[in-house]
Amino acid sequence: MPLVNVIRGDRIDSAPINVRTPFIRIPLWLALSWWTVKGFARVAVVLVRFWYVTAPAAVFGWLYLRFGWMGPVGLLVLVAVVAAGWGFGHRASFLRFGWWPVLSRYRRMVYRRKWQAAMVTARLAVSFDRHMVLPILTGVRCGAGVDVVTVRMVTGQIPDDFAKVAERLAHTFGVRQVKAAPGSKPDVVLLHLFHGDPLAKLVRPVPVPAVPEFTALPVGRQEDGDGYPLRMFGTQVLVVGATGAGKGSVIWSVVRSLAAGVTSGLVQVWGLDPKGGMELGIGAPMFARFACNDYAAMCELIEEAASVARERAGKLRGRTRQHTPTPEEPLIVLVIDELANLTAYLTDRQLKDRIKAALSILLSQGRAVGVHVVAAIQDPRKEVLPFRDLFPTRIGLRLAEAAQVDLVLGDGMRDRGALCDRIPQSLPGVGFVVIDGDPTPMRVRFSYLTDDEIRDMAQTYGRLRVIDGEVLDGAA
Ligand SMILES: Nc1ncnc2c1ncn2[C@@H]1O[C@H](COP(=O)(O)OP(=O)(O)OP(=O)(O)O)[C@@H](O)[C@H]1O
Repeated sequence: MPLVNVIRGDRIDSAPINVRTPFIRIPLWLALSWWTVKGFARVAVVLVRFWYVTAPAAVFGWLYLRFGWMGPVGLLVLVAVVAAGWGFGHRASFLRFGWWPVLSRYRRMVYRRKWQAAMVTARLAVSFDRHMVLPILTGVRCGAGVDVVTVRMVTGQIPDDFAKVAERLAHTFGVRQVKAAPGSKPDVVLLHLFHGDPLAKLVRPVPVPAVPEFTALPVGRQEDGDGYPLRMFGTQVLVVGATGAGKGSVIWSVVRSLAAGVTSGLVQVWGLDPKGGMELGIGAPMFARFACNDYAAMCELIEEAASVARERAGKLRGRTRQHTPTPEEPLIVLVIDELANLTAYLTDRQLKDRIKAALSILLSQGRAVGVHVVAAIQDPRKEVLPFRDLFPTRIGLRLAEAAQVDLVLGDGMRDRGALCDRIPQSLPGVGFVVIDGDPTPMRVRFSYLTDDEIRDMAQTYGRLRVIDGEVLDGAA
C-alpha cells in the first residue's frame, strides 16, 4: 500500500440536496416506435433538403408508373423544346433565370465533393482544439466563363490567405485561374474560378460612342466576357508591357473611345511619341498637339499641360472637386508612347529634369482638373518607373518576369491573380488592370485596331493643329 496518494482535480463537495437520476424501464414497443418515428423524420429531412434531386425523381417515377417509358421521355423532350425556345427567343433571361441557376447548383455539388481535399492540401483547413476546421462553401453563382464561389473563412483567416494558394486551387478544381476577392462581409471571401477564356479571341473595337462617357470608356473586354469600362475622370493611366505585348492597342482603344469628343472639341488628345512617330504617327490627325522628333518640343508640351493643370486647379479650388469638360476648357489627354525615353534614357540632363518636374505636377494635380496622362512604358525597372505611385490606374500587359508584376502594379498584386508573366505571346493586348483602392486586378483584353482602322478614325474624327511645335493652318 502506498504511503501517500496524490490525486489531481477538484473535489466535489456534498451539496444540501443530492439527486440521483431516476432509472426508468421503457417497454420494447415504445422504443421501437420512437426509433421508427425518428427514422421517418430523418428521411423527410433528406427528401426536403435535396429537393432538386428528389422532386424530379418523384415526377419521373410517377410518369413512368402512369405512362410507361413514354412519360419521362416525353417530359424530357418537352423541357428541351421549351428551354431551346426560351434560349433562342430571349437569351438574356434564359441565362439569368434558367441556365445559370441550374449550372450553379450542379457546380456546387462538384465543388463540395472536392472541397475537403482542396482545403486540406492548400493548408486552408485549420486545426483547432484537436479538430479540423474547414472554411465553409456557402454558395456558387455561375456566369459566362466564371463561377463565383462564396466562402465563409475560418476565424483568423483573410482573403489574402486564399489568394496566395490560388494557383493550387486552380489545379485542384481543374480551372484556368482562381482569384480571391473580399466579400460583402469581413468573414467572407469570393473565389472567382475561371473556366474557358473569353479573351482568347481578338476583341474588335466597339462603334465610337457619340459622346464620350469619361467614367466608362469602352476599351475592351473583361474576363467574364462583359465590356471593360475604363474610368478616365480622376485618374492617370500607366501601361507597362514587354515589346509586342500590345501597348499600342491600349493607347488606340482609349483614343478611339474619345474620338467623338475630339471632333466636338470636348476632348483634346496631345500625342508624344519619342520613338520618332512609329506608333502614334499613323493617327496623328487625332492629336491636337503632336511631337515625335524634338525632345524640347515634348518637354514644352508636358510643361504646358502642367501649367494648364495648375491654372485650372487654382480656378476650381474650393468650387468643385471634379472639372467638367467644355469646348472652352476641354479634357486634355496626354498620350506618351514610351515614357522611359523622356524620364530615363534622355541624355540631356537639364531637359530630363525639366520633364520630370513638369510630369510630377501634371500627374499629381491634373487628374481632378481634366488634364490626364496615358503613358506607356516597356521597361518596368525601378529607375524608369519613378512616377508609378502617381498613376492610380496601372495596366500590366505581358511582362518578362514574375518579379516585375508587383513592381508595376503594386505589392501583392501577383498573389492576387495578376499573372502578367504568364500571359502568352499569342495573346497580345491582354493585361491586368489595377486601380488604387481596389484590391482585385481585372484581366482585360483591349480592342485591336488595324492600321487602316486607325487611319480611317483619324480621317473621320481628327483635327490636327500643331506638329512638333509647327502650327498647321486650316487643319482643324
Ligand atoms: N489587342 C490586341 N489584339 C490582338 N492583337 C494585338 C493586340 N494588340 C497588339 N496586337 C498584335 O501584336 C502586335 C504588337 O502590338 P503593339 O505594337 O501594340 O505592341 P507594343 O507593346 O506597342 O510593342 P512595342 O513596344 O514593340 O511597340 C501588333 O502588331 C498586333 O499584331
